[in-house]
Amino acid sequence: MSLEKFLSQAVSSWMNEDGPSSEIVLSTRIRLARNHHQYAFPTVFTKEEAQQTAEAVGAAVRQAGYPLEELKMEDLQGLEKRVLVEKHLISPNLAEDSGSSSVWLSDDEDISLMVNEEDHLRIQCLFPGLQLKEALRKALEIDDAIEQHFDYAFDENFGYLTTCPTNVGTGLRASVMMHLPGLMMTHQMNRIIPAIGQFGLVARGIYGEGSEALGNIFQISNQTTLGKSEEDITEDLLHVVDQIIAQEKSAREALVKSSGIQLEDRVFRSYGTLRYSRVIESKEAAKCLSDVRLGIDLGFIENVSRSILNELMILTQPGFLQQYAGGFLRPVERDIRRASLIRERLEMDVSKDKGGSDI
Ligand SMILES: Nc1ncnc2c1ncn2[C@@H]1O[C@H](COP(=O)(O)OP(=O)(O)OP(=O)(O)O)[C@@H](O)[C@H]1O
Repeated sequence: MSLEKFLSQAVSSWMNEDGPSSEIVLSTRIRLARNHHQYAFPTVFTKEEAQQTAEAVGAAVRQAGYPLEELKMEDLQGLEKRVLVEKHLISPNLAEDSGSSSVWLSDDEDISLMVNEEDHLRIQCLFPGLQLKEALRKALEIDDAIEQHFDYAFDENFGYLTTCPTNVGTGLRASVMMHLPGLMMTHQMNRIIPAIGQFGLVARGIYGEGSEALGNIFQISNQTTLGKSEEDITEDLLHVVDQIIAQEKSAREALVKSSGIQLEDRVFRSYGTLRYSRVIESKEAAKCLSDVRLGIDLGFIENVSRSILNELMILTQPGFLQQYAGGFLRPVERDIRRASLIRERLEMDVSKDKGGSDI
């Protein structure tokens, strides 16, 4: 398969479109956790109950009238599931389940509904850039449409009931994925991460809870779901995100002022590594991609598309590399494949610009 064809199938629109504030905010995610009031919760339900729940969710989704396609976990190969995890469309937990779990996806993959994960239903909306209000509006619209046909477990005092007590109330997790190289290089994240905790927010790595902040990418999300409305939770998050954006911008300006040539050198060394290396591990690739993306934002590099970071952080994960290669790859083979995929992808931009190749 050609790289162009592979990319057109692999890259979802929320990954490569420019949204508001996209020089720092890569994407926005809203997820709502919901359960049916009659069925036992996923941690304790029987196989039969799981099956009934999946059918009830399926019927409600169809009646809600959204053009979503269902992918049942039991019908997918391990590699296909891994790719869905790498694309942030399902969780690793859902991928492990081969019972009656499934995911309903929209064509451009901005909507994904997970069935029988930790809760009966998890509604997720992904948008490019900083679009908390828009993503919340979309998720609540889907939620209302499904609720017409699926009786949610809801308590007058507590709100929506969920498997994990930390989700009770709104069942909402609002999150923005931010690229923060300036704050990392100026060692300010060590101060910011504990500070945002005071506002009931948390910073996680690129693959959510427990993952590392590879490529200077952080997900900032709410921890508290109880005692505030959905609108207030997203408003509070937005307020903190706006401040982080302002701090990242001033960190970048300060770096350019104090060590412009060193920064430019770092960016171009990383660009050289990505453009010419033959073997590259994911950590090094993430670091170099972050530098190159910063170089694009600062105007040092002009012939590479801004979405390179979002796209390649996902497409150079093990599942995608193996899908592109068409079979199992050992770690060292993946490092070789990763290097060649990055070279080819950069080459696409350069030859568009110059009409020639030098790799
Ligand atoms: N803004 C975002 N853009 C793209 N993907 C995101 C964003 N925020 C979170 N994700 C992805 O969503 C997935 C789940 O993240 P996370 O573990 O934070 O969420 P969660 O729904 O709260 O899960 P749980 O409640 O089980 O902890 C991860 O793959 C994460 O990378």
